[in-house]
Amino acid sequence: MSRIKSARVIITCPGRNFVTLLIETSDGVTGLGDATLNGRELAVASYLSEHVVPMLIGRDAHRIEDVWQFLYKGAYWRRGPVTMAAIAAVDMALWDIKGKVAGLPLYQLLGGASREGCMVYGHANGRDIEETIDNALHYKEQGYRAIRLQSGVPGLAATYGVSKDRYFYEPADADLPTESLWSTEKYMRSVPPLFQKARDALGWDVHLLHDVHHRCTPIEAGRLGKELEPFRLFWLEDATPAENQAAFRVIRQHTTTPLAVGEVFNTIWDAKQLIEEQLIDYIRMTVVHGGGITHLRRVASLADLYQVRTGCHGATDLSPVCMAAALHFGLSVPNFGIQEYMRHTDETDAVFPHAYRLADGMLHPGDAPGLGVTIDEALAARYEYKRAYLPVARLEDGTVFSW
Ligand SMILES: O=C(O)C(=O)C[C@H](O)[C@H](O)CO
Ligand SMILES: [Mg+2]
Repeated sequence: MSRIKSARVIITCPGRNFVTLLIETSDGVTGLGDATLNGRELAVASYLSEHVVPMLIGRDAHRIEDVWQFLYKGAYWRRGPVTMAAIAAVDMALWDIKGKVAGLPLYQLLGGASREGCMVYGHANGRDIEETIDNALHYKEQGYRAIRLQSGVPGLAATYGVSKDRYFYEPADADLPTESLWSTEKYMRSVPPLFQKARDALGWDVHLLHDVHHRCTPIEAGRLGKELEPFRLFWLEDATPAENQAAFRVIRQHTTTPLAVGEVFNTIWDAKQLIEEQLIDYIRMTVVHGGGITHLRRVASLADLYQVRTGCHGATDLSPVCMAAALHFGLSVPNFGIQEYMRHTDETDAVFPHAYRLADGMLHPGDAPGLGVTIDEALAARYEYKRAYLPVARLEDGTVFSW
């Protein structure tokens, strides 16, 4: 029997923090799991090191479901981003090990490939509409079939989701949270012109997406979705905060623009009503924050019953380990929709060499056994943890607001 001999947490910061769990079995097989939770990394690292790792030692490494149930139900305190990111990391590492022992890429263990590759969307952004569209044209020239557009809002000094860099975007920007002002009115005036000009410049053979980052009320989101209908968006993301899943009924009553939500969800319960009432079209949960491969498969299976497709989160604060796991999952799952792909920096890719490759607007996980990703521990050790927080939004009158 292949028992868990050791498990350790590796924290590295090649430009941004990543938390990785490395499990080794009695047969010397290792597996990796991403445990990164942007802005709360040490909470997950501690949850793993202090509370989970001691329980793993000696367990059968192949009993993935049993370990998952033990960690979820055995904790008593269920759900939440810290708990589920820790469980996800264990789950990813055990699936990685199982693939390596079988000599198969993970997607083969999940039922094999259901498609040739995973269509991705890139992030085009800019300080104004012209710069954003110029960036989008660049992505189209590179063969991207789908592009997310985020543009600065006239009258606002900074807009979350709009990078200062053409390619790379790092939302955690300071040792203590920066505060940025928000105006929904100014924002809503700026979005329809962005997509009008985008369609004029990019045409109709590329999918366009947009992320609201929870900054509209349901009725505002309904109006925005309706105003964007002529531009046929692939999706409007995080239109309103989703703790109240029923709020999406209001949006649905007013618009046919497809809706995506879920990157901040961590269990199926966060999405159950949204899926069962078909209040959304895409579920954004991904492997690291959604409880691992084992749990995300359950979410995808429920979603499939209601014609809801996957659209896994794939920002740069999810490590290449999570990206690899999401691609194995996405290649196999029947109701795949799209995979977000914010390219990691060369620094990060050097710490996490991986098999996944981009071609023709699609990512493929590759055919290396397991996840097909490794960690260069010596290089990782050279990048010390550096505390960094996501910003906090306030309205112009000072009220703390959603984002
Ligand atoms: O990638 C997206 O859609 C995002 O919304 C990025 C998130 O804000 C980011 O991952 C938070 O850490
Ligand atoms: Mg988002």
